[in-house]
Amino acid sequence: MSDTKQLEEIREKIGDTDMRIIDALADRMVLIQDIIAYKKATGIPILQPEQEAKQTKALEEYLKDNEFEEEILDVFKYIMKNSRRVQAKALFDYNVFLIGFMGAGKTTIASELERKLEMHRIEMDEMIVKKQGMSISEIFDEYGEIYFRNLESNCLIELQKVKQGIISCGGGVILRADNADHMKKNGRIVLLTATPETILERVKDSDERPILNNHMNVEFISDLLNQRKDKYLAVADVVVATDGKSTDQICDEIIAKLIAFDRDKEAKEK
Ligand SMILES: Nc1ncnc2c1ncn2[C@@H]1O[C@H](COP(=O)(O)OP(=O)(O)OP(=O)(O)O)[C@@H](O)[C@H]1O
Ligand SMILES: O=C(O)C1=C[C@@H](O)[C@@H](O)[C@H](O)C1
Ligand SMILES: [Mg+2]
Repeated sequence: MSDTKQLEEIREKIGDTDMRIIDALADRMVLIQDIIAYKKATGIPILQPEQEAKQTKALEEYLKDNEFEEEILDVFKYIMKNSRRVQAKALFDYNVFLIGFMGAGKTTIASELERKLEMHRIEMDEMIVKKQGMSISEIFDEYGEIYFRNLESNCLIELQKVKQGIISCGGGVILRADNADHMKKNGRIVLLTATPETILERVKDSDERPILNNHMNVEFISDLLNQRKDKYLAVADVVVATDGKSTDQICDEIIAKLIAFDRDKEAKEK
């Protein structure tokens, strides 16, 4: 057999193996959909990190004498990562907008949800900073708050194009009623709350929040929170209190509450 013919044959076999891998992966994806449906119907938590750890252990055991153990386990990391993405796709066929007062934890929780759900994260404030080439404080100082609020509204209109994103909103997005309409078009709104004391504790060492600069005290935060409270609650689909909770607990609560919200919505629409 000529050298090129032999090479062609090996390549063909690799091609066949790839097809088998694709078939196996497609089967695996279908099973994951079955699991999601089962968990949704029974209310079992959708993401179970302990189950991923158990699976990895079983794989390590199975591969322990395989000379490609490390490489194969590496491939499985991507398989599991993509399983999480499939789960998120099946669960959240929309954008998740995190709203709440400064320091409520929107950025922190968006990052954690990004990791847990493999959805992509967008920071509204960052989007504005990048577009303007100026910090939020500089925009406020140079052009004033109304100008910033216009940028914020335009940003939300632009975000309607995004699919299945975790969007960490600016703390003041609820100040304009139109903004909620933009968010609700293809999204759910999750309100994160915290007491003024918790907020002060979380933001007191930062000077990146122009509205709080020179007002770092519970009274000011409490007053502003009271002025905004009803607006936050009016637009929220789901509310999660964050005081004394870990980011993990908060994310699990958000996921469970969104699923319950969607279930109720579906039942009402029937
Ligand atoms: N559940 C939590 N427990 C303890 N600390 C937290 C929690 N959530 C957030 N933090 C801390 O509080 C601070 C503010 O959080 P973060 O920046 O996420 O708030 P934010 O809502 O995005 O604020 P902003 O509206 O100003 O962007 C950070 O230092 C963060 O580490
Ligand atoms: O609550 C607010 O009004 C703000 C919150 C931040 O996220 C920034 O969007 C800006 O500092 C204004
Ligand atoms: Mg933030």
